[in-house]
Order: sequence, then structure tokens, then C-alpha cells
Amino acid sequence: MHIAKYNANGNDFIIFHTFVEVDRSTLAQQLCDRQKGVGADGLIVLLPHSEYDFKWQFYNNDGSIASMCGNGTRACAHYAFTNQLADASMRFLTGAGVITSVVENDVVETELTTPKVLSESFEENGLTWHFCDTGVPHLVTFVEDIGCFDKVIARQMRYKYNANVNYARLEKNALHVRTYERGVEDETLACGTGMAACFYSAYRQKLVGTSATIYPISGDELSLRIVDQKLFFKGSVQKVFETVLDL
Ligand SMILES: N[C@@H](CCC[C@H](N)C(=O)O)C(=O)O
Repeated sequence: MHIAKYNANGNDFIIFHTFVEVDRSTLAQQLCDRQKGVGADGLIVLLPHSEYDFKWQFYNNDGSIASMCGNGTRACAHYAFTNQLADASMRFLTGAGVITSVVENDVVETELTTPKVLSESFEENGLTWHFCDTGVPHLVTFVEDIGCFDKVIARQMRYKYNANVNYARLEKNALHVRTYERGVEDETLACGTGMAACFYSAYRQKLVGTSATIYPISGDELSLRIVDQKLFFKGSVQKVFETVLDL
């Protein structure tokens, strides 16, 4: 099997395409293992689809299925275009719905699924939390110092609410974001739907305008904008390597 490893601002993925649709949860665990496998935050498998350019299966590092992955959509779109599975502007089916992505060299912009507010804001662990779905559920708290990211609190909130957990610091029209990711069960270097959730929560509170620059902990720079309640997420991706594995 021909596979590619992608880096999307620190969120890394193993990607391949096939005609065979089977449960790849165990394979995802094996391939994503950073000691015994290739190592990645997730596995993305592209499959043919009659209506869209393709559909995907997305697995987290631990083999669990996630309905959406913002950074994964950008890496996957680049992979699809590079492998002539789709034109530069494409539509593909994910567990959360149809995604549109546009590839321009190494920069990919994705229109994410329509964001949904999951609850009123609430206080817990001395912090104010905003809860929304940007394809997968995310808790967001705004802090003065991103260094106060607390993995123990993040993990506790993750299990209590079955959500990813984000700490964000606002700086003018920019957001600095750290995310504890469900399915990786640790902080990752970037999470696309997490950055989108932080932007959307800030936008709803009028803390940012209709667009903002986002800095995940990897230090990369991405952008988010909202148009007619639709979130557009843009940033670069890199193919790290390609290889052939006996799967
Ligand atoms: N890294 C992703 C999110 C992947 C899914 C998440 N771990 C979950 O299970 O909810 C992104 O870039 O959005």
C-alpha cells in the first residue's frame, strides 16, 4: 500500500486511498503509534463516492472514529489533488457532512461544517467555558496566559463532556490556541476544529471581527473567517514523505 505522511501545522496524518471499505481502527492504532508505527495524530483513508470527489474515513491516533478533523481536511485535500483524485477545488464526504476544500500550492482552505452552539457558557474549575461543535465538540476557555494550560483540568473536562478542550489567548485580532485532543488523549501541536471553535466563540462574543489570525502551539500561522455563518479555515500543509507499506 502506498501511504503518505502529512504535516498540517503540527497535526500529523497518515493518508492513503483505496477501493476497499473496511474497519481500519486497529490499523489506525498500529500506524499512528509513535514508537511501533509510523506515528501520527490520525489516519485518513480516501474512498470512492458516486456523488462527491471521494469520501473519507477518519481515525484518531487511538483508533477511535472522529466525524471531522479540520487540519485533516486540508492535508487530505492536498493529497487528493496531488494524486489526481480531485481537482484543486473539491467536495468530499466526511462523518460530519460535505466539506469543500481549495488547494493552491501548499495552502489549502476548507469550508468547515456549520458551527453549532452546544450549551450556554458555564463556569467550572475557576474558568468560563464555551461549548460548540465545529464538526466535533469543543470546549473553549479564554485565558490571559496560554502558559496556564492545565492538562489535568483539560483531561477531566474532556472526559466529563466527551469533547476536545481548548485554551485560547486573545491578542488584538489574533488568537493563540492550545488544544487537548480527544482520541490522541494529549495536547497536540494544532487542532483545526479547535482553532475554529476558539474563533467562533470569540466571534460570538464580539472579541474578534469576521476574520482572525490563529497561532496554534506549533507556532504556525493560520486564518479563519466567517461568512454567512460558514467558517473558512486556511493554512499550509506539507507532505513529509511517501512510502510503500505491506498492509
Ligand atoms: N485534529 C483534528 C480533530 C480530530 C478529531 C478529534 N480528535 C475528535 O475526536 O474529536 C482537527 O484538526 O480538527
